[in-house]
Amino acid sequence: MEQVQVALLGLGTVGSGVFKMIQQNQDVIARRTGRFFNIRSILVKNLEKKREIQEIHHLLTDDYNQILRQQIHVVIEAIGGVEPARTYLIEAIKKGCHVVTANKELIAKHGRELEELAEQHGVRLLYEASVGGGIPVIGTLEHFLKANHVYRICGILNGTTNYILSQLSEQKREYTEILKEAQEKGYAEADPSSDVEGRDAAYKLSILIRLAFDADVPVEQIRCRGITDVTSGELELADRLGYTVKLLAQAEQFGESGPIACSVCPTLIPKSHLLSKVNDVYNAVYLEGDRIQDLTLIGQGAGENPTASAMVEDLCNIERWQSFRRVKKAEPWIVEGAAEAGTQLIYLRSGDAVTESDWEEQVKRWSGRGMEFHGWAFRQKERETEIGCIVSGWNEETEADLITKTGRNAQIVTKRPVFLGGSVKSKEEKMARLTVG
Ligand SMILES: NC(=O)C1=CN([C@@H]2O[C@H](COP(=O)(O)OP(=O)(O)OC[C@H]3O[C@@H](n4cnc5c(N)ncnc54)[C@H](OP(=O)(O)O)[C@@H]3O)[C@@H](O)[C@H]2O)C=CC1
Ligand SMILES: N[C@@H](CC=O)C(=O)O
Repeated sequence: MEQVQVALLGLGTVGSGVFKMIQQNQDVIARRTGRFFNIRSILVKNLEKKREIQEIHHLLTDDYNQILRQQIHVVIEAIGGVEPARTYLIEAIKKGCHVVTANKELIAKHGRELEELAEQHGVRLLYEASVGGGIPVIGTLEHFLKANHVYRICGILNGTTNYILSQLSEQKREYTEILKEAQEKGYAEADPSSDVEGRDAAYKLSILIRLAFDADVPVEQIRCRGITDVTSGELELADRLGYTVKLLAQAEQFGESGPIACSVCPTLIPKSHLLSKVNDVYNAVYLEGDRIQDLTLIGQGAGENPTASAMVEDLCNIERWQSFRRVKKAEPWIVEGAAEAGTQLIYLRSGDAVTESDWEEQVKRWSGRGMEFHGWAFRQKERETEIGCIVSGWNEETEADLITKTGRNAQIVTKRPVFLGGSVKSKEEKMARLTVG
């Protein structure tokens, strides 16, 4: 049996999961790959930290040079962040090691550089765990959609925020308490602002854009909004209107090498759509391609086991055939809610007790100005009124009028795009949708 020497960088949620899976699933791995993966060393930051896994202290080190002096075939990186992870992986590649990583920030920002270096040194760089936790979406794009023109990606790409939004709407609990729970379950990033402010999902979207469209959209150019301003009041109104709010990452390319509309933002999804039923730590990726038509992958998007599963599967698949892509730099087309920006939820609050009949009168007048109202719902608290309405063709003139006519201290709290789902068939129709609103 071939012995493969492995170094593991990081022994947190993901690193521990990888260590346990390699130990506990050794039989099935050996039977199916003909290889025995031997973890020679584990890099950690704090050697004094109490570890959940027993009897590994002889493997731990806080000195990366010590690892580089060993005969290592594969480096598995589960540290996170750009530095020192980037430097460590560059050194490993230059030494001729294959690399497996879960680090989306690193791959989103430096994936091209690392991939080119790996190619020069004849080694593989694999990063299945960087998007969608246990969902094999990178493998699917790399190996099973090579001959398709994939032109649309929609996804729930962050487990922490999906957990928070699901719990907020179902359990009516406090945001901070739910976030703490997500951290305890090992879903959140070391800095959870990356999850709740949408950056983590933007890193993942930029990785998928590169694989699906052969285009490099700098992650800082992806329009990105998080969930920090989503309230249970808004979720309740959306629910009454027949929608669920999800942090949705969307990208759509208009023609080969054409412009790419992309964004990450809280989005209303009709309750009848499959994506609205993806709850808690589950993630989903919906892809549209010219031949596959549409494909949805669903699975656990964060946590020890699903993430470790993706990394160990990469480890077992290092020899698998490679894809070649010529990635072109691309300027994103900045659109909130990507191609669906035309229909929105307008969530507003008034200091007065607004009646539904007053509101209906106003709606009749506003409807004559090129806007279409698809529905509205009210929440009344003493003299305060919260209104959620679904509108197409929203314009600034109406916005000013709406604020003055909706009572004392009326203000628009948020505007959210509505996901219409399904494929838009003609390019003209797509363009029209993009320019609305
Ligand atoms: N958690 C999840 O569900 C998922 C995470 N990921 C990604 O996996 C990676 C790891 O995440 P996770 O396991 O949750 O993170 P943790 O914070 O739980 O673990 C990080 C580990 O890296 C070690 N570490 C941190 N900095 C250094 C350093 N400078 N030198 C050496 N070791 C260091 C820490 O050491 P020590 O133990 O001594 O503190 C710890 O063992 C990240 O890139 C994350 O984005 C990807 C998919 C899912
Ligand atoms: N923090 C991330 C972990 C997986 O990528 C998430 O919540 O999705």
